[in-house]
Amino acid sequence: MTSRATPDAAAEPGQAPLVVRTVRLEGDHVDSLLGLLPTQSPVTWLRRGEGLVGWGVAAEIRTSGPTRFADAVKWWSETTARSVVRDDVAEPGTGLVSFGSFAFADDPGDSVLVVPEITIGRRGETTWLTTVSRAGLDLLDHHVTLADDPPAPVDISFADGALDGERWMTVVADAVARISAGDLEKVVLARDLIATATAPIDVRWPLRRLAESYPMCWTFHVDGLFGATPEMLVRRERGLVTSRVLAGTIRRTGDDSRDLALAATLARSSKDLEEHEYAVRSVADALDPHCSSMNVPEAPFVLHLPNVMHLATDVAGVVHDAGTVTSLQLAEALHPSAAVGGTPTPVATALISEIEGMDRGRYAGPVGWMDASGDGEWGIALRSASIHGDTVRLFAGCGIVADSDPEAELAESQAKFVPVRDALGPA
Ligand SMILES: C=C(O[C@H]1C=CC=C(C(=O)O)[C@@H]1O)C(=O)O
Repeated sequence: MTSRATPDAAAEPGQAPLVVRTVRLEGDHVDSLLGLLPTQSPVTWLRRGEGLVGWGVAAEIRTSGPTRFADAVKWWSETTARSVVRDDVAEPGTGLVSFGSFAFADDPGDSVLVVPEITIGRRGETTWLTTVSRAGLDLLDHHVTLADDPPAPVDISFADGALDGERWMTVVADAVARISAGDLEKVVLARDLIATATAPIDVRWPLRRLAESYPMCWTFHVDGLFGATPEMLVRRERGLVTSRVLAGTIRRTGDDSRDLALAATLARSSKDLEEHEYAVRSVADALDPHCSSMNVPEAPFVLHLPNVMHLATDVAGVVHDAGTVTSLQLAEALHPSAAVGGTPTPVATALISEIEGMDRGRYAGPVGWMDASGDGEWGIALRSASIHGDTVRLFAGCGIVADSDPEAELAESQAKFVPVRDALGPA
């Protein structure tokens, strides 16, 4: 296995430093951050209209292999140390900010951290603009204008990815047999679906639809990976760390009273509670060395999404090492949680690469942003897809435990494809 880091030339010694300027924007003419996004290398991290959008590439690093996180962290520390910043807003997410998307597995592990030329953020009543250029180049008089509306994808058709449904169910049955034999407690198995259009797809179309239909999720796009994830791997802000753990799922029926009854069943289901407990334990154990105190609720709540309901737990803690450990390092420590890997983690990840039959790429890896202080938000790239020209590869996975039923897991995976699938369709 190789580990490479290929920084852009501009981050190397001797190159001009990044010149960063954050100014407050009067928010009245900025209705929707997504409406500002042009086609040129767009990045997105939004929830309920707040968050960050950006475009253009001022600097980036591509990393791979088992050191993909460490190489990106080192580059970020060097890049921030060499930058010249004037920040009139001084909130988390202002000043120099990078967006990242990291591979699920070590091999090949292709990952990216990118600093946009323009970033626009919103938090509560505050809206800001950050410009990043090399010394000598001037973006500081950038004016915010509405972008053109993206076109809808043309003639989308869907096909099986690496495995068809029947074959995937045999893989699930194999995993259940291994769990019953005592090899492991839980493994998360994923599958993919390929969508093809007759013309290149503008990612801004599905982004708008996802943000509209899944406002309770984090709608993201970094370097071709997009989606709307309900799961926050780690958020760190001014010494406080939080993580939203999801595991245990039930599909919605569209009938509200029936869904309420199903939510009650989910909250009592021993299969789902057990699966959930594994995931919460893996997050709490990974955060523990970084926290001076932690709050781990005893029982989960039910998170209602338009397509599925999940058992959810919000873990919170006070970190004691914010000066030396960034949010991206916390994300590395938490990855892969039992919600996307399994328990025990090494056995589960080995089983995934043995039987899943595909490379997950950056699906189920950390995706998000980080500022110069190391504060940031890293979600798990679920309900996501990778886009290349006219082709989109959708991903969905399911936690498998001893009494999982392959047919029910297949149906659950189909429900998890729905957000991106619908977002590619007509308005
Ligand atoms: C792996 C996925 O979901 C995880 C997150 C929440 C609930 C899950 C479950 O109940 O199986 C999965 O562990 C996915 O959506 O691709």
